[in-house]
Amino acid sequence: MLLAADIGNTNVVFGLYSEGQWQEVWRIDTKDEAQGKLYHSLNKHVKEPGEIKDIVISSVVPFFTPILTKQLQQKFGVTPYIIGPQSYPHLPLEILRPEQIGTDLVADATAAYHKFNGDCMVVDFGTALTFIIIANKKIKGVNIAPGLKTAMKALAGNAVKLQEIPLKLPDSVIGTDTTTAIQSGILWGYVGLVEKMIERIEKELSTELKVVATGGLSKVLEPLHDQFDAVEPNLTLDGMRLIYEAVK
Ligand SMILES: Nc1ncnc2c1ncn2[C@@H]1O[C@H](COP(=O)(O)OP(=O)(O)O)[C@@H](O)[C@H]1O
Ligand SMILES: CC(C)(COP(=O)(O)O)[C@@H](O)C(=O)NCCC(=O)O
Ligand SMILES: [K+]
Repeated sequence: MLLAADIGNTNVVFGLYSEGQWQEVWRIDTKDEAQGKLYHSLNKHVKEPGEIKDIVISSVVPFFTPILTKQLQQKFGVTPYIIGPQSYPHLPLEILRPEQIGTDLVADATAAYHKFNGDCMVVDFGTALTFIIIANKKIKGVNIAPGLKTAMKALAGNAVKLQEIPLKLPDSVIGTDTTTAIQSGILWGYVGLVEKMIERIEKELSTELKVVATGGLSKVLEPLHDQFDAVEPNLTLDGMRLIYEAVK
C-alpha cells in the first residue's frame, strides 16, 4: 500500500492507494503539525500500518517537510520519497524551472497529461489559485493568483468593517447587503477571472486545451463547471503516485 502526503499551505492531504484506487483520502490543517494530532489522524485512517510499504511526499511548505518525513519514517519504518527536481528526468513532461516550480503543480501536470495524453491545463483551487499549462510535452507555464479563501481573508484583514463570510455564490451578481456584496465580488469575480484566463491562454497558444479542475475549493464555483472537461479532487495525489512509479 502507498501512502501519499501532499503538504499544501492550508491542508496536508493524505491518500492511501492500493488495488488501483485511493482507498482513503483525508486532510489535516497544515498548522496542526503537533505530533499528537498527526499521530491521531494516522491511527484513525491507517488501519493496518504494516501494509504501508511506500510513502511519497510533495511539499510546498519547506519547514514542514522534515517534520512530517521523520514522523512517517518513525511510525511506518519506511523512508518517504520526497518529490523534487531529481524526480523530473523520469517524467514524460519537460518541467519548467525545476528549482522554482511547486512540486504540487508538477504533480498536477503529470496527472493531467496522463489523463488527456496531450495539451491540457489544470486549474487548482487551493490557498493559491493556479493555472498549469501543458503543451508539446512541456509545462509551458504557470499562473498564480490568490485563492478564494485567501482573497476573502485578505479583504477581511484589511478592511476594518468587513469580516470573513462563507464562500457561497449568491444568485444575484448585484450585492444588496455587505454579505452578498462580498460574496458576489469575490465569487462572481473569480468566475470571471477563471473564464478569462482560460480564454486568454487558449488564444495565446492558438489552441483549445482540455481543462481539469482540482483543489479543496474546486467545487465552490459551480457556474464554471461547463468550462471544465473534468473536476478531479484527487488529481495532485494521482500525479504524486505517477511520479513515484516513474522514479521507481
Ligand atoms: N471537502 C471539502 N469541501 C469543501 N472545502 C474543502 C474540502 N476540503 C478542503 N476544503 C477547503 O479547501 C481549502 C484547501 O484546499 P487545498 O487544495 O488542500 O489547499 P492547499 O493545497 O493550498 O493546502 C481549505 O480552505 C479547505 O477548507
Ligand atoms: C503556487 C503555490 C503557492 C500553490 O500552493 P498551494 O495553493 O497548493 O498551497 C505553490 O505551488 C508554490 O509555492 N510554488 C512555488 C512557486 C512556483 O510554483 O513557481
Ligand atoms: K495543493
